[in-house]
Amino acid sequence: MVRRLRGRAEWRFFGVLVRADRRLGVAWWVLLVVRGALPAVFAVAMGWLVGAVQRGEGLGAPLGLMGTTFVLLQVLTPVHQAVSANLGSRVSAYLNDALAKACVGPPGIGHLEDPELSEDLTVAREFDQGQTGPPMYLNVDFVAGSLVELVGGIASAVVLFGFTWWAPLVLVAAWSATHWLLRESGVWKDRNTAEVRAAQRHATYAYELAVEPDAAKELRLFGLADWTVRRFTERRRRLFELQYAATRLRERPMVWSLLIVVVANGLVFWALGSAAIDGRLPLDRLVVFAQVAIGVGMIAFGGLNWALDGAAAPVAAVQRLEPAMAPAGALSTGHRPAGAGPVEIGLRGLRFSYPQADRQVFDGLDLTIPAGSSLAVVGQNGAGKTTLAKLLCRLYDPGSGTIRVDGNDLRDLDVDAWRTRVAAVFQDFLKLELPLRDNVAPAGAPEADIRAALADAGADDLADLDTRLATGYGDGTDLSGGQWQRVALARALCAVRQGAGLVLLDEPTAQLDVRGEAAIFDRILTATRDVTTILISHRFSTVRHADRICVLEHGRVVELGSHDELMALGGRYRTMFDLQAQRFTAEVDEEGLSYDTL
Ligand SMILES: Nc1ncnc2c1ncn2[C@@H]1O[C@H](COP(=O)(O)OP(=O)(O)OP(=O)(O)O)[C@@H](O)[C@H]1O
Repeated sequence: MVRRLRGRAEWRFFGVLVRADRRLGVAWWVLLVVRGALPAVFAVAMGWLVGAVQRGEGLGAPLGLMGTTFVLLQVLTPVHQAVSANLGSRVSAYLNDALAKACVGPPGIGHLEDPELSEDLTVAREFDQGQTGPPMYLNVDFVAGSLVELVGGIASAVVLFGFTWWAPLVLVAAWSATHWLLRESGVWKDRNTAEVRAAQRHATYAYELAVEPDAAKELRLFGLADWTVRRFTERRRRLFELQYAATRLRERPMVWSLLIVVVANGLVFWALGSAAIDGRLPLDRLVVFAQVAIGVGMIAFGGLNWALDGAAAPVAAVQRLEPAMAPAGALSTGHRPAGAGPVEIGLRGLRFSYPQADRQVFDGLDLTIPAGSSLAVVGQNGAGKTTLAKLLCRLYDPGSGTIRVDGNDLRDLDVDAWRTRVAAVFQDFLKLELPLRDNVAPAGAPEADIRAALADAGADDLADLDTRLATGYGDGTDLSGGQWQRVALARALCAVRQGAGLVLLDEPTAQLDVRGEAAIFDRILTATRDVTTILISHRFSTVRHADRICVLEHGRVVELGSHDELMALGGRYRTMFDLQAQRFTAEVDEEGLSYDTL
């Protein structure tokens, strides 16, 4: 029973309140209990005053108590609201910190792609954006307000015991039934079903398409403005329909609730009235009991369940994710040092499919990459080129087969140490809203290395090292796609200067102009001369410069050799090369200089 209670989302929510901020958490509870008790105290003070008037006693003490209670009732409400808002923000921060740690903690990335975790991940990421319910700072206030009412109702019931034992029981049962009936009707739950969440997500997505700058160009170009607005309003209408349907579920339980409440109150007030008429209940006590009998009604309806569900859902989601993400993103950890210098790579019988995917990306891949050499990997879209780079970074482990680096199984090496030996430029490289210096060397590097890496990437005149690469900061600036790519290249080249022995370049020049590409690629080759380089590219002008080229198809290497060897072979590489060659010829720029684009 206790275990079941502790497993409930509501219980977890209350546990997090004090953990998020002990002082605010304690203050929140104290204020809650005091505020809850005040209406009952006020009723007792009123009865005391009436009695004092009847008996001709001094009125100072009862009036003082009434005044104090009244003032406290007025003052404590805004104080409690302020405490709730602050505490709610701390709870948000606590959950955000926990989620951030759970996300970045595992050495792998499988936990971020696991479909079984995606629903919790969505709730945990979005709970404070106000799309699926009020943000946490408001929710904590709603919960506070509802709990104050609940405590107020219970305090009134306790006082009502002074009249007769059954009256508070009947009233508490009747008013509690309103919660039970409404909860059973599923109103709160039905407002938050997977279908409602999906409708919410679609509506939000369409809305973001309309208002975010990213999509602005193509929306206009393809004449999609009206389509987006229509889509948004349709999805939102569907969302409202679902929510309205959920609200209508309330109708019948509401009638039942009213019936129960009317009967229970009728009974208690009939008992109070007849006791007063019979002279068994003097006026001062009647005043108190009549007030508290009304006060018990504070238990009713309210938004407690709704507010609690909203506030507790992200807490429960984060607490489920914390233990689930670690194993989903886990990688067995080795303890061998990762060595130094250029890396030799040997792939033997490599098989790999993504978690929850049926398709094998690699199906017995064999490949050796000598230390200090450069290898270009080509193949059709989806052939597995980026996946190979991710496996070499050890973001996933192969299903079977081995990846050997310098003769050691990659799994036997210390993961963090290995990653310091790898530098990579991925297609979706990181753009940090930080100064250029931090974008090139996030973990820090001597200024001379940063400048040299920027020069190698053809980005030495982009901006001052301390210029923030983001707009909206006053001191910031944004870069073009190609300029950003140069920064990402500089980051990898800087890592080489810091000792990385393997460089993975996944379409590193895709966004560069032809002239820039030709010039930069020579410099990249020089800068990576002493390390092992794997270049993934569809641009054969770049690929041909590698020592060897491998063609990936159906999860295996189907051709391997130098540009000349593969051209002479007349196979896949030759076909792809010739196809591209038909579209490009040697370009001559305005200064008469010729650039070899193939
Ligand atoms: N995170 C993922 N989860 C499931 N499947 C994935 C994931 N990433 C890639 N895939 C699948 O794995 C296969 C190989 O993808 P990969 O990105 O390695 O191809 P690629 O050769 O780099 O393609 P491209 O030339 O388009 O960049 C594809 O079929 C892709 O759909």
